[in-house]
Amino acid sequence: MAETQRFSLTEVLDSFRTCLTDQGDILLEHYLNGWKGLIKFMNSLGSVFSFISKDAVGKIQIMENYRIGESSQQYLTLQSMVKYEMENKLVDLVQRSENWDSGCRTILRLHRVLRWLQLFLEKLQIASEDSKTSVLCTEAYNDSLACHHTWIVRKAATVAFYALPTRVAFFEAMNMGTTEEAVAKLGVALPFLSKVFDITEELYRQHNLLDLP
Ligand SMILES: CCCCCCCC/C=C\CCCCCCCC(=O)N[C@@H](COP(=O)(O)O)[C@H](O)/C=C/CCCCCCCCCCCCC
Repeated sequence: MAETQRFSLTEVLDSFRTCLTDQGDILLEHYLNGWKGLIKFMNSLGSVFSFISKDAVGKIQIMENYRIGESSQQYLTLQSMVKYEMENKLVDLVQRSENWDSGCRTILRLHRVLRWLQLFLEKLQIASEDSKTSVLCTEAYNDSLACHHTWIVRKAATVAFYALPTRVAFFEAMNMGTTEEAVAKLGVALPFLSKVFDITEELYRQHNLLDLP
């Protein structure tokens, strides 16, 4: 209980600011910390999100294993990871095979979710008091991630979204102060999320990695 009360999305969203270096590199440690915090927040919303959380935790674990593995130095930034995996042919480019769990592929799955998060937070920021978060979430999902998911995942995700609390309760769970304060903080955090998304998108586009199987 005390753990839940201390938890605030402010620090979580801040990870997406601190993961950016002045050179435009993305530090994987902070990037992954951001995801860990988001997963923790999602878990606090109820067990209906467990299947999403399980997939996300599995992907974070894949990345953490690289970060502590024998090539850990190559996994300091997103840029060094892409360079290393591409130069050493460690990415399955056409179909999933022995490199099915490459860092490039794993981050791509999270990167697509970041687009959903961007859209969802933008909607949450400008929505009226009585807006249904389930509707905002579903709209953001349909405009971003849905096209990358199988029919069954789409159905399960859409059903889970119905369990989301009202906008007011959602802001309370975020623990970012009053609704007005939370909206203001989202306004500060969103440009950093967008920058992380844009840098990743461009890096993946340059290497033709946006459709990894
Ligand atoms: C400040 C507001 C915060 C909002 C709350 C954010 C909550 C987000 C928290 C965690 C992120 C979830 C990450 C989910 C990773 C899903 C990656 C993925 O797309 N996986 C699919 C493809 O993987 P492969 O099979 O190719 O390896 C996989 O099929 C998916 C399975 C599970 C369903 C994924 C549904 C994703 C919905 C994302 C929206 C989360 C909604 C949470 C609502 C608060």
